[in-house]
Formats: sequence, C-alpha cells, structure tokens
Amino acid sequence: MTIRLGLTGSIGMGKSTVATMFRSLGVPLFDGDAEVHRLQAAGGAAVAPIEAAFPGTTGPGGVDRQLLGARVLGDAAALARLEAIVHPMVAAARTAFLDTAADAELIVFDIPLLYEKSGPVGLDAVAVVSAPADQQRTRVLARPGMTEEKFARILALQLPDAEKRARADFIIETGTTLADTEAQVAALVACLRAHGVGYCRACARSSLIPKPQG
Ligand SMILES: CC(C)(COP(=O)(O)OP(=O)(O)OC[C@H]1O[C@@H](n2cnc3c(N)ncnc32)[C@H](O)[C@@H]1O)[C@@H](O)C(=O)NCCC(=O)NCCS
Ligand SMILES: Nc1ncnc2c1ncn2[C@@H]1O[C@H](COP(=O)(O)OP(=O)(O)OP(=O)(O)O)[C@@H](O)[C@H]1O
Repeated sequence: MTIRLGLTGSIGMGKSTVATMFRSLGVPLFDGDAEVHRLQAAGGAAVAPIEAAFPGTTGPGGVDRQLLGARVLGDAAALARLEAIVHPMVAAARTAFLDTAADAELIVFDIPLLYEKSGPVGLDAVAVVSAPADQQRTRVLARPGMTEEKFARILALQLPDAEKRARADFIIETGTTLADTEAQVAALVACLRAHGVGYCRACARSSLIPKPQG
C-alpha cells in the first residue's frame, strides 16, 4: 500500500529544498507551491479569476505576485478571496497527481499550509521542516522583495513553528548543513520504505530519525 507523507513547515524553513531531496531519492512528490505558480503563470487557470477579483494584478506574464501579495497579505478578507480561487484548483491537481503515482510505495505531498488550511487529505504521517527562528529570519530577509513588514504579516498567518513541531510525526531539522538534512531525509525514506509508518514512528523515537514524538 502506498504511504502518503505530508511535508510542511513555515516560511523559509526549507520545504522546497527538502522536497528536492525527496525527489532525488526517487520519491514522487506533489508540490503545492509549484502548482500555485503554474496556475498563476501566463495561461494559468487562476489568472483570469484573479484579475477579476484584484484588477491590475495580472499582465502578459500572468499574476504579478509582488503586487498581489501587497494587496492581500494583511487584509484577511482579500486573502480569503484569493484562497477561494486558488485552493480548490490546487486540491484538484493534488487528486490528479494521485492517479499518476498510484503504484509508488511512498509519495510526498508538499503542502505549505497543511496545518493551517488544507483540511483532511488522507495522509499517513506528516514531516515538518524546521530551523531556529533566527536562521529562518536570515534566510527569508535575504530574498529579493522581502521586507520586515511582509515577513511579519506572513508569519502571523502561519501556525507557529513550535506547534507544528509538536503536531508532527517527524521533524526534519534544516538548521544544520544541507548534507546533514539530506542524511535525515535519506534515513526517513529508507525507514518508511522498509517498515511503513508504524515502525518509522519507532525509528523516530529511537532517534534514528530526529523526531522526539511519543
Ligand atoms: C500572496 C502571494 C501572491 C505572495 O506571493 P510571493 O511570491 O510574494 O510569496 P510566496 O508565494 O513565496 O509565499 C511566501 C510565504 O507565504 C506563505 N503563504 C502564501 N500564501 C499564504 C496564505 N494564504 N496563508 C499563509 N501563508 C501563505 C507561503 O507558504 C510562503 O511561506 C502568493 O503566496 C499566493 O498567491 N498565495 C495564495 C495561494 C496560497 O495559499 N499559497 C500557499 C499554499 S499552496
Ligand atoms: N540544512 C538545510 N536544509 C534546507 N535548506 C537549507 C539548509 N541550509 C540552508 N538552507 C537554505 O534555506 C533556504 C530555504 O528555502 P526554501 O525555499 O527551501 O524554503 P521554503 O520553506 O520552501 O520557503 P517558503 O515557505 O517561502 O516557500 C534555501 O535557500 C536553502 O538553501
């Protein structure tokens, strides 16, 4: 039976980087954020409804995410309107992905807002990527177009890292080196492939995988 592992974490914690690590181990992965980018790119299905709801935020290249972000981050009603357009489309793409990976022993769903918004999606376990807050901050503020204000607004929309860590089945620490994180991902994948989720929780307890969850 296919094991469905959710992958989540707060802004800048390393979801995309860790997703690439899963992929390089041959694990089929649904990337929620990449799907949003596709939907908002030129010709994407979300462009016209976003233009209708937020006039002036799209152009020949699709959605201007800086402009749209300035319009919705910090305005709960506007963000809810955007989510009502985008999230059902992402959910449909996720369902379609399941058909393409029906035979895999392990599949990963990279869902940035797994705890905040996604509702029940039939996952067997969840891995949270996490790093100390000062490293998260340094990484995020180094991004082009990022400001203290935008970072604070996004953080306020997300479940705190401590709560994500508490709810996770597995924690992938990204405050260390990339090589160390890669080793954690490899250990998790090997354990899941060999034993399934139940035994893997045992691995987590025995520190084979760094998730101290009872
Ligand atoms: C608001 C938008 C235009 C800002 O784009 P921008 O390129 O500036 O930022 P980016 O997408 O890289 O997001 C930065 C951080 O904000 C988080 N974030 C994005 N949308 C949301 C949201 N609705 N609620 C909480 N956090 C969010 C992301 O997970 C990430 O950690 C864009 O994030 C968007 O279209 N969001 C709505 C779709 C969505 O919910 N995407 C995230 C989950 S799939
Ligand atoms: N050990 C590590 N594991 C993962 N990422 C690391 C590590 N060390 C440094 N980094 C860096 O941290 C950054 C994490 O960014 P990444 O885009 O993966 O985060 P994200 O969680 O997907 O962000 P967002 O929520 O904004 O989409 C990358 O620049 C990556 O190279």
